[in-house]
This record gives sequence, structure tokens and C-alpha cells, in this order.
Amino acid sequence: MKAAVITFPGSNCDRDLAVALTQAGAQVTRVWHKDDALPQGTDLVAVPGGFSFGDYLRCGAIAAHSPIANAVRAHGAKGGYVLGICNGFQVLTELGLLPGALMRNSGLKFICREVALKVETSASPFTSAYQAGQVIRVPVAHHDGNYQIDAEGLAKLKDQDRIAFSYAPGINGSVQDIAGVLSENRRVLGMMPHPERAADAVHGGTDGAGLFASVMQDLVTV
Ligand SMILES: NC(=O)CC[C@H](N)C(=O)O
Repeated sequence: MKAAVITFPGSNCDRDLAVALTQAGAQVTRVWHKDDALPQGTDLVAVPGGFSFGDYLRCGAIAAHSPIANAVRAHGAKGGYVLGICNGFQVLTELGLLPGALMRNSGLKFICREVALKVETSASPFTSAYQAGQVIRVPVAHHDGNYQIDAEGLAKLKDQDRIAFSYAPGINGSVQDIAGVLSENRRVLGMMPHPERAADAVHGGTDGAGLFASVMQDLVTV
């Protein structure tokens, strides 16, 4: 599995994401946002957390207009794997690869702590190592994690089993406590919690490691 981890000015989880992917067995290349093409043979594009461009104008909005943005959008559009974590999830909604938007947390506070997450589906390349209904513990660190989508979009997510994770219980006002969603072809995942911060015993928990193990496994069987 060849993975490309994108870095924007203000990204702060790019190294951790690269380490988690490497430990899971991926061959990782770091890509600067000013590049306009992905490395040859990229299977997975990973968009990390952080504060790209200082979270002006909306979180992820400026990053979605970076030189690399069109290549990321094209990779997702042609069926490639794309993973967006936290600010990366915000970027993927701004790119139009995932529906909905991330608004300011309902409590108007930055939330930085470990949370309980329910795995809503194991039928995806990113969640196959988990059981549907399983509750895992993963850290969050965000001020704009309040996922919102219109009623029609929500019905579609539910009908197509595209809610990957939900908070159990809710923490930030997200509709249906949604913490992560999948694209229609299930190859694009955006999630606010940080599995790369719970992927090694030294992190104090390894519940996030299953996500990286899942996508490695998926590629082998494709
Ligand atoms: N950890 C992150 O990626 C934070 C995302 C974004 N800057 C927010 O606070 O909502």
C-alpha cells in the first residue's frame, strides 16, 4: 500500500499519521500542499489534522484550494482511497468528496479528550477490523466538529449505511452524534476523532490501530 500524507501550513498531525500508516505496513510519502500531483502509484491519500491556514476562512476552506487539491479530488473521484482525519475531514467536505459540513461545537469550546466512539458499520475498507456496534476509545481535539447535513443527505447516509462512527454519547452537537462518514463508494472516510493518536501502546490505547489495519487488508483483497 502506497500512502501519501499531505501537509498544509498549520497541519500538526501529519507526522503522527505517517507513523501510524508506516507501522500498519504502508509505504508513506509526505506531500507538500504546493505540489500539484500525487506520487506515482498512490493508493491512499491521507489528509491529516491540524489548523491548516490558521483555520481561516472556515476550517479546511483554504486548504481545499491548494495546488494539491485537484489531485486529491481526482484520486477520490476515480475510486482511490482517501482518509481525512479532523482538519482532514473538514478539508474533504470542502473538496466535495464528502457531504455535509463541520460547524462550531455546540458548546463553543475546543474539546480535547478521549471519547467513546461507536463503530456504526464494519462494511467499509476502513472499519472492517471492528465489529458493528463495538465501542472504541479514541481522542478528539477540535472546535469545529459539529457535523451537520440536511434531512435528505442524512436519510441517504443512513439508507446507504455510510455513517462510520458516532459519539457515544454525543459531545459536540453533531446531528445523530455522527463522528465519521463514508463516501458512496465507501473508499473515502472523514472522521473528527484521531485514530493515529490511539495506534500504539505508548499512546495509552490502541483502539485506533484497527482502522489502519483495515485499509491495509482491503488493498490486499482488491
Ligand atoms: N485537530 C484538528 O485537526 C483540529 C481541526 C480544526 N482545526 C478544529 O479545531 O476544528
